[in-house]
Amino acid sequence: MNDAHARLLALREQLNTWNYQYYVEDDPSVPDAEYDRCMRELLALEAEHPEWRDAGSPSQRVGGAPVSAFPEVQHAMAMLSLDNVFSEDELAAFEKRILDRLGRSEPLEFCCEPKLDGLAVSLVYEQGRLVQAATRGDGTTGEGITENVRTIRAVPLNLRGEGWPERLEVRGEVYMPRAGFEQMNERARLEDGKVFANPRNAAAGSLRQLDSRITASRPLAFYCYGTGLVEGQPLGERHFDILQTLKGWGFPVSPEIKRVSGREGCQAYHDDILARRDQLPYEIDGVVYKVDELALQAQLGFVARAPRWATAHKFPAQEELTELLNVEFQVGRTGAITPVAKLRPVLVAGVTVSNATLHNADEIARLGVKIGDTVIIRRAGDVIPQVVGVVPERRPASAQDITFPAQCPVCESDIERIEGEAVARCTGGLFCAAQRKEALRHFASRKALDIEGLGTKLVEQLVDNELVKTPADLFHLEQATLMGLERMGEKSAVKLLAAFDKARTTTLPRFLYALGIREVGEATANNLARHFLELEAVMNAEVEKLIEVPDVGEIVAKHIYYFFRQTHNREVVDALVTPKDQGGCGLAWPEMEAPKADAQPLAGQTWVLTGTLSRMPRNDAKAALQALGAKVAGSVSAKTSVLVAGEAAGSKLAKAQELGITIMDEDGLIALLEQHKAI
Ligand SMILES: NC(=O)c1ccc[n+]([C@@H]2O[C@H](COP(=O)([O-])OP(=O)(O)OC[C@H]3O[C@@H](n4cnc5c(N)ncnc54)[C@H](O)[C@@H]3O)[C@@H](O)[C@H]2O)c1
Ligand SMILES: [Zn+2]
Repeated sequence: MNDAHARLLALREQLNTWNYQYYVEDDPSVPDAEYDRCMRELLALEAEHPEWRDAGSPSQRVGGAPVSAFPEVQHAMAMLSLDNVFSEDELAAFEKRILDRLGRSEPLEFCCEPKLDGLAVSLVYEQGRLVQAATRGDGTTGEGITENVRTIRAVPLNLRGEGWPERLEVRGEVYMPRAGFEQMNERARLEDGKVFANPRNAAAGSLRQLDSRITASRPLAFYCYGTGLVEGQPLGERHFDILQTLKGWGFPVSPEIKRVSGREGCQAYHDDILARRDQLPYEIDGVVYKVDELALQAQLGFVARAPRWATAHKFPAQEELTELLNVEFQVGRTGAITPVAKLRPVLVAGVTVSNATLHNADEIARLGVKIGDTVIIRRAGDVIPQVVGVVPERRPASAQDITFPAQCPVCESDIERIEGEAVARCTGGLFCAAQRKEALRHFASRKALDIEGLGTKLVEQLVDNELVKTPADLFHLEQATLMGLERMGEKSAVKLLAAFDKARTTTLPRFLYALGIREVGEATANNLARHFLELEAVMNAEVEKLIEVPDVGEIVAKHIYYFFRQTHNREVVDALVTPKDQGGCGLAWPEMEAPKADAQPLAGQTWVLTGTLSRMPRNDAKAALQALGAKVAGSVSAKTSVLVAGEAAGSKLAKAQELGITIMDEDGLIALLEQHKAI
């Protein structure tokens, strides 16, 4: 045995393993491009050494063995695969082979079709009713998946019109449109469900479910592209015309199909579809050319695994393999930290990719990826390239874990990751250079400090020219500096300075809102101000104290707490409120008045509302209780003061009874609110 033979055997074994993962488990471990490279290498070796050919070689076989969980279906006519061409030259060779075989010289007509990336199915209709659906399987024997296919709305259960044969077999592709695929994965990520690498795996995995209710819940679609065994008269003489007939009977046929002449027509079709690839609502991995005349198809016949009269012209692969060199952490304009994979540059769908997103820490854990790994990169449509998989067999001994930083790589503030939230964030909102523009824009916005004339464009200029780093710098800008900016005359500079001056007098709620603390909107800022009365008190409050504020839950409390624990943020706040004569910005507001004691009769109490209230909306009841100083919580605990139980109150009522907590009905609540004039 020489090297070439050993290589041939290794390739066959490798391809068999990949076939099993792809066709049986719907879970490939390498991208198609890698599979195709190995297949081409095997084909080349087999062409060079006819003595090593073997009917059992993966180069001679279709698909994978059917899974026994489904009933076996014998195909009346084999379901074959397609040969491939990857270039204009190979397309020319394909045309020449056909013309030579037919002994012709003038160009032939071809039906051109998009090659949808899904799963081939055979649909059998008797008397116009769908009676059987099957996968391709190994080409001869497929899996009976009738119940699952019935759940796909695009597949007609009963044919329309008339003239269909007694028994008709139609073939086509079940696929998952891009949008449905993205949504399904997004949900799966949130709910810890199965995340699919690409729409083809998602379609295959969804169709080959033992429980057809699962299939029904998946966004599958179908396009028909041909027929299998047809009883009686042929449906037509030309493939394109037959597809039109099928369309008339209710089968969805791609609107992109086209009849063209010769390889030039094919190439033009290829170029047009490739240019529009990203705009199509589904994924395609190429186009298919089929000799249009059935009589010629019959003359050409088949080879082992594919017809001679058709070929697929493959597009550049959307998934490729490369090495993960490092991971960097980028800070977005709102502080979100995104791990970015630094890759050994690789060509994906025609573009060199050297960065790809890893989304977040959960995704890194889900992929189980390490630095040094061979990873699968996917670049499809307008979506930024992403790492969708790892090839575990190719992990080097030197592979290193990815560690999520605890400090922001831009400003070194703490990174906050709240339990239950996928995204980690930098807490240095007022100081972090990555968040600067967003922070300033928010600071100046109408509901914040309302600085007239300080719009997005001006913020960009001020930041890009490094004139302003934090909101405090705004109040030290000078007229001469402003006048040096684009489109800024003396008049507008003077006006802007006046606007800064005006903004110096504000209110505590506006000021708190302007700081841009995550999830602290206007209403929360208002509640914070009314509760704590002074800025200093908000800044120093512990999480437990913050939770006492109406509408502040644990997550928001933590956002506020972490924000004020960042030295840099505090420095900016100090600079803003330090009087002008002491070198500060001089922001100030009228003192907040403490609510009169009797206006807050429920201060310090925690109330819980449960069941249905029939006389007032629950939100109104909540607001009225808060106005009286109560905190309204969502769950009953030992700290609960009173539980208001409406109709059909359930577990919360039971728990309150168990804990011996005061229980009040709706009438009692309304009497109380009326007594305090809260409604
Ligand atoms: N990543 C892996 O591990 C792995 C393993 C096995 C196969 N694969 C991929 O699958 C390919 C081989 O699979 P295949 O045998 O299904 O061949 P194929 O996907 O290249 O072509 C045949 C299939 O194309 C589909 N098709 C879509 N539109 C069509 C149209 N208009 N007319 C006719 N057919 C149409 C049908 O499902 C048909 O069965 C490989 O080239 C490789 O890319 C990948
Ligand atoms: Zn930062």
